[in-house]
Amino acid sequence: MSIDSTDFAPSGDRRASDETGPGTAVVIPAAGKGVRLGPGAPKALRELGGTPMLVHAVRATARARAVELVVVVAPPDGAPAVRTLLDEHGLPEVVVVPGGQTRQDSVRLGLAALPDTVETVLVHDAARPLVPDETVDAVARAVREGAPAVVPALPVTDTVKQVETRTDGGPEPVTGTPDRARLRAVQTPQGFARKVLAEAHTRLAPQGEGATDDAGMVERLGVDVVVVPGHEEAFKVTRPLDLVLAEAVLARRRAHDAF
Ligand SMILES: Nc1ccn([C@@H]2O[C@H](COP(=O)(O)OP(=O)(O)OP(=O)(O)O)[C@@H](O)[C@H]2O)c(=O)n1
Ligand SMILES: C[C@](O)(CO)[C@H](O)COP(=O)(O)O
Repeated sequence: MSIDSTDFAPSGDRRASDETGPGTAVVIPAAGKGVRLGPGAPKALRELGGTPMLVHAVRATARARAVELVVVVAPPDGAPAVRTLLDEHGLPEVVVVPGGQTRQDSVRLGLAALPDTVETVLVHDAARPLVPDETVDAVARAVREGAPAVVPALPVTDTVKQVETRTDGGPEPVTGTPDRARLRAVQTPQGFARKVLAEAHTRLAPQGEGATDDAGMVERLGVDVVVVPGHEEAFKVTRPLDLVLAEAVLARRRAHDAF
């Protein structure tokens, strides 16, 4: 299995790799079960427009100009099957490693597979298969321009209430209404200086398990995180209705490309 950076060979004005290896890599955690999507194969392997969601996510990130290497973190017992799947879809250059029981475990295992030359790491959910390459490049650019941690995000459109959670199913008392103008819904890819992300995953491994994103772990180190504009089509496929939306977005793209 090759991880030669020339596998994503420069074309046009795409940034060329230097001779020592890739400088920017994407880690794609794809080891989740997809419980909220309902029974079936692991979420990353479910089809969208006839192609596994993971293949869409790999293509979407590999297409970005900044990206020189893609590492996929497969379900713990599914790495050989994912390797075969990616080969069948013409993606033999992608590195595949087995994942862990939590998203943070999986990201950590993906990071461990990166060559030493990688300085910028993007972490992108396989469950966000339709992210535009402009979003990927904007995140990578912000890291290369000096931000240690960058997240794409969109303004929140609903009013959000803070509540006291209850486990008995009774009505939850509202404890506050945060100022919506200061809230952002966070997406992926999230981009990091590699050292910063690696330190977060090393130092915070036990406590980090509750973190729902990588930037949240980096914040706990006291490192500044900045937001760049996200994209509506970078939404996460989490519940069945998200899959309906994803199919519609993909169909619209394909119809557009046909003209
Ligand atoms: N042990 C895990 C859990 C999640 N992920 C990945 O993290 C991303 C975001 O997670 P989420 O959408 O929450 O996926 P699942 O954990 O699969 O969803 P669910 O909670 O519904 O089971 C997904 O690409 C998922 O494959 C992972 O690599 N390893
Ligand atoms: C990073 C993330 O996409 C933030 O939305 C994350 O994967 C979310 O996972 P969750 O299980 O939906 O909290």
